[in-house]
Amino acid sequence: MGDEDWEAEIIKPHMSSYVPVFEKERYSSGANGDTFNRTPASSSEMDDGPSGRDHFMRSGFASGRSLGNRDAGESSKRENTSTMGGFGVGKSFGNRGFSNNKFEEGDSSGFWRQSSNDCEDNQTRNRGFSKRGDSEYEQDEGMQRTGGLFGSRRPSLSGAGNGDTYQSRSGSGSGRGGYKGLNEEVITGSGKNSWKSEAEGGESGDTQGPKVTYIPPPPPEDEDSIFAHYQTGINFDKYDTILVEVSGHDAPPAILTFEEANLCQTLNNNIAKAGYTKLTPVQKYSIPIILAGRDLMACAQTGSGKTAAFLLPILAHMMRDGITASRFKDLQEPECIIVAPTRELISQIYLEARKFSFGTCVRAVVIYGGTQLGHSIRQIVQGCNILCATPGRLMDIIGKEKIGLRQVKYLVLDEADRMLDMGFGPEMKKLISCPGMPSKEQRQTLMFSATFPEAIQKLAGEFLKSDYLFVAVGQVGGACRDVQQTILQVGQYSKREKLVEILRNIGDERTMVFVETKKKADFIATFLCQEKISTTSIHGDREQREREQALGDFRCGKCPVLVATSVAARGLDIENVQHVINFDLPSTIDEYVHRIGRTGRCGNTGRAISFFDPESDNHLAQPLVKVLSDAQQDVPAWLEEIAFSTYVPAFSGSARGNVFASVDTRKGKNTLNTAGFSSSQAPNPVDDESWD
Ligand SMILES: Nc1ncnc2c1ncn2[C@@H]1O[C@H](COP(=O)(O)OP(=O)(O)OP(=O)(O)O)[C@@H](O)[C@H]1O
Repeated sequence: MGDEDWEAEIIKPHMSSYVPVFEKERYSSGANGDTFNRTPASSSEMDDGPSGRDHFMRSGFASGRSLGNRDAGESSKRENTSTMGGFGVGKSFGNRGFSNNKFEEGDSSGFWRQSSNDCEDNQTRNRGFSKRGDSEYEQDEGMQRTGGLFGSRRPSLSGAGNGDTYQSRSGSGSGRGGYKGLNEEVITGSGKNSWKSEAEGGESGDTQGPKVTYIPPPPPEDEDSIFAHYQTGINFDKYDTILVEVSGHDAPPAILTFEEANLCQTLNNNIAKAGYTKLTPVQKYSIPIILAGRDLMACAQTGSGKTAAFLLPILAHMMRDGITASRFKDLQEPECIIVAPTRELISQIYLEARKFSFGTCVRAVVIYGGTQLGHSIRQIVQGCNILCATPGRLMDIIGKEKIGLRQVKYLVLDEADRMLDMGFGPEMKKLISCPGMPSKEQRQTLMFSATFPEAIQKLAGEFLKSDYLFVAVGQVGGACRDVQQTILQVGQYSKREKLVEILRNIGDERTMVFVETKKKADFIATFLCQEKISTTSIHGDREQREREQALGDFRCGKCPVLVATSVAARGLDIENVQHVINFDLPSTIDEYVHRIGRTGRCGNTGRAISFFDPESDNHLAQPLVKVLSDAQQDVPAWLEEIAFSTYVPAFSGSARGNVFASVDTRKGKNTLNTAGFSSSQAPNPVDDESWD
């Protein structure tokens, strides 16, 4: 599509349904291109830092300049114009990048700042709240609710949209971005004592930023919704053939059936109602280990049932210990705390906890950022045995003395490698050193992920008893074999065209499109809507209500395409996601593995197509070749050539052929995981940050 087409499209009235909200006002003010230009004053729009591939935002959409039909990223290579383009309506629109003025101000200090691809996240973390220039936010947040996040897998129950195919404020608007905390809400304010600042800023409305008033809708209460599930796929039985290795001393034997777990009747009923008839490998090994009271680090492929692997034995213990219904109290003392890095993921875990604890006295509660703190507190004081939380909100609530840690017997870190990296690691350390938190000897600590870089495993030692067990199901960090992976060589200028071509062929099948930055997510979502492809987006600059709406619209099929940053890469379990497209490859192979794991879940098959741009992705060639070959996928000859030409000695020997790789670091081997990093090369976690 050429510039002219974009212009023609953008002035048509139907655009109003998918023009980002913040732009609507601009269009309606009827301007020439300059009217829509931004000025450097909109500090809340600051997004990406000045490095890496996100430069495209620096110079794009510069009104009066025609950069031709290029992808957003392209413009960065050309120039940094001093013109603040905005969505220059009188000029070209879609073929240019975004306004650049954000960058000039987008600096932020502290350790978040190092990434090349994560600038969006960095700055939200450093700032926590964006400053807003109007008051609409609170009305929106407080009054509009959706069923998105808790949308059942049944379309009828999920939060239908509000009629907008695509709307995003994305923080790139006129300062209306509202709450710009990350999904995880870890760092607000200065980044130090950040968990306090969220509480203060978010709740008391002091200098930190606007009040967060969004109250998520309660999840459906009827039994059918609680137990709604999708079918296991044709490859479910093939899980049995995956090699599993348990390392550590005195591991209890695996169980082969749910009956062998000897769970109580209520739990067994719930398992049956959830449609589980057979254990997955990670469940076969983890359940007896947790029942035996051992600490565990478990690594198993995406979509293979890790959530139930920890929830079921924890619930079984709670039932065995005769947990009584928790009562209304100002200070609650949960027996179990589960943390996960994103709001959507922790909500999903909560729904699983609620499902498996159905009909028991155990009460699960979920709290996460981007929602009203008072609401979180109200949920907690009604009783709380299992607390599912994102780290920032958890620390807030602890700081407010609504949660006491004395009774904690189980601490679960889902996506544990992410929870322990430089992004969340400090918060996690704070958590385990909070007053009252039982020492690692006194609690059971459980860590789960599909990827576990060696360096992170070493950090994990601080949290785990020295005799913890390590379960590796298949290739640690390996991709799910049920996902058919295709790597296409696509230069950045051709990506959009290719994307549209693929999506048109796909038709209505649910597809997640991953991009590297929040701005680009908006850009591509808007572009696809222009192309009449129903699309929504999820990223960390969208308000929580919008994120939930987007997920709801995607789940129910209203918008079969979801454009996402890596905020949606981990853990999300959405029925019928048949395709994942990496419009931009992530910066690390682990992130790739998680992203493509949104499809091909629970024995179902899926497809992942990735655009490999030799200009920017060569560093991934080697680990990609390994991941592809380990998952028995075709490896394109051109990719092998690039991998060969960018050969890194540390990677040799592991690039191919390992049927099984144990990477329990205690074994002392300096084996490589699929990420292709030796311990000395462990990924700098902030480099792969695009979570929010
Ligand atoms: N034993 C089982 N039988 C049938 N379905 C199952 C079983 N275990 C889990 N599932 C279902 O499989 C899906 C994937 O499970 P889950 O989300 O726990 O995967 P995961 O391993 O945590 O994935 P990820 O690494 O992406 O977080 C869920 O819908 C879950 O309900």
